[in-house]
Amino acid sequence: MSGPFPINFLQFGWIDAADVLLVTVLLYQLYKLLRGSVALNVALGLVSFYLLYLVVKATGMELLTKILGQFMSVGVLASIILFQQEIRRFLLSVGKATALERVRGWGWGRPAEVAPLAVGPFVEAAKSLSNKFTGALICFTQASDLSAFAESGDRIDAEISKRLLLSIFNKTSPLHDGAVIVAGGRIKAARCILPISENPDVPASLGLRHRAAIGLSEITDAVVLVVSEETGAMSLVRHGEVHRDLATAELRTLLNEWLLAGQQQGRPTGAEAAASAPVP
Ligand SMILES: Nc1ncnc2c1ncn2[C@@H]1O[C@H](COP(=O)(O)OP(=O)(O)OP(=O)(O)O)[C@@H](O)[C@H]1O
Repeated sequence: MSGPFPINFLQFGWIDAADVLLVTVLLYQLYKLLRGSVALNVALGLVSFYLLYLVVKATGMELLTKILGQFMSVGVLASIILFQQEIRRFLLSVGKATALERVRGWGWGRPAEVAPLAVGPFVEAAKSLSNKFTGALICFTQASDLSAFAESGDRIDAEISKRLLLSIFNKTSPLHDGAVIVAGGRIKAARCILPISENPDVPASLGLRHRAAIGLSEITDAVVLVVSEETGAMSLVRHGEVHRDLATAELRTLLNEWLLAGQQQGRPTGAEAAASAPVP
């Protein structure tokens, strides 16, 4: 049953089939990770070099083989340096997909006794900040664990309130720079540093605040609320996509919808789901 089966002259076993399948999945995941970033072009350049190296080696061009061979021998090290951001993201996404992370994520992000997450204070605070052209960046934890990003800022672990959000993002507040992270129905941290997106397709009109929101949403399933300091526009970011210039009602609806969708995907159990369901 599990023995090799011949394809013309090749012996192709189940292990080979699994091998090819795993490599395909791995390459596809890598492509998804690099898609839309400049790293994809660098990766294609490196692959082209490798193919050229194989060709010149096969044809016996000694000098060129030697030169390209030198290049290839440092290629692995150079790739690790060049792609350190992408490798980190890849490992993060692998970790994110494991059951262990889900358990860990729930432990940090969704404690059993969590108060209902009301989107009202966030929407009201965003509206108020928008009217005053005060920038804001708020990340909502879903299944992905954001504790590593929370650790880059100042721990708060406070009850959610519109007043607290307004105080944090007030331009004179020492906490206003960076992002607020929300998890388990609480404001966990402020002044957090998020990864900046390298996607060249991000419109030039969007500043660093939006790029940071996009960056986080590319590598986690977090939903990020952004208020632009320049235009006062309110936006929501998820899966690397920005929904710009939202009206207050749209913001409330979309935020409720996305947070609920995230919870259903995370499949929290009965009481936990009821306890953490978003409410207006
Ligand atoms: N990596 C980051 N992580 C978290 N916050 C960031 C990051 N980079 C920038 N910010 C936030 O964005 C603010 C500055 O961004 P920038 O000046 O580009 O915003 P802006 O011009 O108001 O644009 P936007 O319209 O996106 O708000 C910083 O003061 C900081 O609060």
